[in-house]
Amino acid sequence: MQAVKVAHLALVASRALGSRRLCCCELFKASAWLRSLGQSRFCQTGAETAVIRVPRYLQRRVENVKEIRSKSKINTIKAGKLLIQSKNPALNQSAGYILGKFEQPSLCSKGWKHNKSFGDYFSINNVRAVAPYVAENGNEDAGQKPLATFNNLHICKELVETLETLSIKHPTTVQLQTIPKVMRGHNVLCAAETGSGKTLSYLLPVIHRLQADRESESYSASAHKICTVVLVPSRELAEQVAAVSRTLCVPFGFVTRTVGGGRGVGHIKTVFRRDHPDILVATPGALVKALRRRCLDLSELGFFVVDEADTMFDPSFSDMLENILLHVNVASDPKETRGLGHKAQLLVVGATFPGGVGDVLSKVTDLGKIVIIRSKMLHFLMPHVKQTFLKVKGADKILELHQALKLLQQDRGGGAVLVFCNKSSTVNWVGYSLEEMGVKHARLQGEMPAAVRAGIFHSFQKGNVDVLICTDIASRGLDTSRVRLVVNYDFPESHTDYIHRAGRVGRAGGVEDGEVLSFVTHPWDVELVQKIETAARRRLSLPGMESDIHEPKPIMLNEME
Ligand SMILES: Nc1ncnc2c1ncn2[C@@H]1O[C@H](COP(=O)(O)OP(=O)(O)OP(=O)(O)O)[C@@H](O)[C@H]1O
Repeated sequence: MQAVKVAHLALVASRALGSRRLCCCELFKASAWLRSLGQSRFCQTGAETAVIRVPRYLQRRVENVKEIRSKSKINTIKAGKLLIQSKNPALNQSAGYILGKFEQPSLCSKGWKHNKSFGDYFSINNVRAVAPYVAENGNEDAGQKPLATFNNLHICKELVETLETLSIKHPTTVQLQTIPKVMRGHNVLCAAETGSGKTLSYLLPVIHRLQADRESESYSASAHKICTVVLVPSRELAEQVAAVSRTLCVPFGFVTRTVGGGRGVGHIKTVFRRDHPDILVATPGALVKALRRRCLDLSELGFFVVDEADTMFDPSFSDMLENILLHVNVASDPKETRGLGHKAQLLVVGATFPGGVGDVLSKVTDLGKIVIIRSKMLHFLMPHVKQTFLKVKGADKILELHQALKLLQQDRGGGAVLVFCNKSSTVNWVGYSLEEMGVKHARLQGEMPAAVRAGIFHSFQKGNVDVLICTDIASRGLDTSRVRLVVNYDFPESHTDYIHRAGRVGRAGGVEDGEVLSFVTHPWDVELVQKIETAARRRLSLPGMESDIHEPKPIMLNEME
């Protein structure tokens, strides 16, 4: 085709030159033809040349699209609620706007590595009023099928009554999915978002089974053995899970005890000197010590639960976990969990899953037979919690924090606040600064003795103090239903930490208008923020976490719809 164009041009030129009369007429013809080159398409059929003209209006449209794309000026704002609200309104994105697969989002945080960006901010607004794990149950008022109740899950009536006294009437989606599977004797790996009620997902079927076994012969056969071990990463979490378990066990008289680090071997021996508890909530270090001293026998266990899987399978804990698992006869099939000589059911729960889970589990059970329950919103940003990011100089963070606390008090009627720092020394420094500003608070960090820590968190949960400055030690599993604001004073070092910290608000049965405020200071913070903003704009899960659960790949028997 190009050859035809060149030939035609050459003909016009040679005609003009051949006649040696370079008249205006010929030149005009040639230049007009050249102009028309951009507007026409040529086809050669046989000896003739067919010219297909592109209509002007189409050309204009193509040029407009090219211009808009080159300037990245995609109009992401539609009528209705905003998903992304920025200091620069041109970068806002409506909740109703869906980015095309090949559209590059214009990020508010794009220039945040530059010093000029200090003072810039954007928010990822809450686009849902309630958490997905609650709303998916259905809505009676809207004429949908009635909400499921705990009676539908066939757990014993004493448990349902206890839950009712706690105002817990309808199971969350993770409870709806997990409880029946556990009751059928499966090994279960449950991955669901923070605050979705995973503790009850395993405690309810465990206690139901203890009660059922008591009525049968199998209970008397193993009356002096521990029936269930729940393994958690910290002593605070052990106390929290044990408190829930004790409440649920009241009607049955089952005994729950904790054994945690920081109290020495003497304490461990005392825990097991009397009758063994029915449910033991333990930290890995303490349990390893107890096993070494032969204080307990896990060979006839009914359930072995690993809570906060991402921490427990972390290299810092996984050796201890493997060691403990070697003392447990883990079932590979539901049939092995019943009758005399039964084996233990394995339940692994968490809000994020690291690689390597399968490596450890494959040593003790048949991975292919583990039921995986994975919530649809796993590793997504919570759609019911507003999350604000503020680019701020390190030196100004303390003033911004003070301002945020003041605003919460004045504009939103107050509430509990968690302030996360990356180091124990920062926790102390922020504490001293807030003290000078007259803000009452408590501090929680890993360098404190475990017993002191447990007391501080308990007092925060009870409402004795409203501001808790802490490290990530408070980000895993702790139930903070009264928290209204999470402040990332230091930006978390990974997406996993961000998910767990932000997950301290917006919890089932907790305060509904929880918010997260993150201070962004360093260039490495900006990289994480850009990934979070991109995930929010594209409505995707946070990057780098998608495949964690599949290594090595067990058969997916069940997936939450
Ligand atoms: N069905 C329910 N209805 C209302 N509230 C519930 C329900 N189930 C659990 N809760 C409450 O939700 C809160 C969070 O539960 P839980 O601590 O078990 O969450 P989680 O999924 O383990 O969170 P995390 O991943 O942070 O450990 C608790 O206060 C609990 O009492």
